[in-house]
Amino acid sequence: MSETKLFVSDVDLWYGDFQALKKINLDIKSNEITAFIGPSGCGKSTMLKCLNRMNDLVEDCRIEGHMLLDGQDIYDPGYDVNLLRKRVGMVFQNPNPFPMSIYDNIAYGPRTHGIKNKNDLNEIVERSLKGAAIWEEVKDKLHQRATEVSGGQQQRICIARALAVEPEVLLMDEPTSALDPISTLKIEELVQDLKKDYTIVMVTHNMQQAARVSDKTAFFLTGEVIEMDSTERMFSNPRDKRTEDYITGRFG
Ligand SMILES: Nc1ncnc2c1ncn2[C@@H]1O[C@H](COP(=O)(O)OP(=O)(O)OP(=O)(O)O)[C@@H](O)[C@H]1O
Repeated sequence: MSETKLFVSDVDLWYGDFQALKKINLDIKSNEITAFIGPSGCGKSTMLKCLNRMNDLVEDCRIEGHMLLDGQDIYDPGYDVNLLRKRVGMVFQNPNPFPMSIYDNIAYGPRTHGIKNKNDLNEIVERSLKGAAIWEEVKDKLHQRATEVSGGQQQRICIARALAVEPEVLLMDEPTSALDPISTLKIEELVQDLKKDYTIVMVTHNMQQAARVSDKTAFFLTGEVIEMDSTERMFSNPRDKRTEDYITGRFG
């Protein structure tokens, strides 16, 4: 049995008067890929962003309940949010490299954490790009702008940028929705490879993708988690009629 990495208990979230998450409970295991699926607007991204406190930046957002990382409540007033964001990295839907060189994109995070030595940075850049399975494609153009490579390559550079600060958890919000099928497959293979070193939580609209890559799946509907189970069981024998209707394409 894997250990629990993130534990979410009875989380409610409001944007102003609108309740976007209702009594969410999740047990996210170390070195597994957990997929969040469900129709548009049901709270998947909101839940994902809570896990590294991205919603702190949203005015009028109120959260109740508990979210534990390795048993510690990340919403405790004394919790160091910068450290949290280092431990819990994020990759977004649209590749968003910074408008600077590939090298500087990867070195950015380590530099902000005080690493200045050129050899150390070189080593981090190479290790991170290798970790994101893009080293071979970019090793001869590290000083080219990161925005000038293909979308699929940009997304792997963004994954490398996330890996550069040595996170423990990677949050991925529809990481392939802007990519072509070949780039999508590359990212899926990469994600499966990364789970030996990281805990991965991924929002996806693509049910085949959830079925292909994830170990566990949580099905969200109008702000609730209807069920969370092993992906195999969820797709072969869902417990709830609403899950079955969604995965068989009857709604959503
Ligand atoms: N900053 C915000 N302020 C107010 N309402 C918001 C905000 N962000 C999201 N919402 C609302 O909260 C609900 C959940 O949104 P969320 O983005 O989490 O859904 P989702 O399941 O990720 O959707 P999608 O699959 O379309 O990305 C939606 O009704 C959305 O309109």
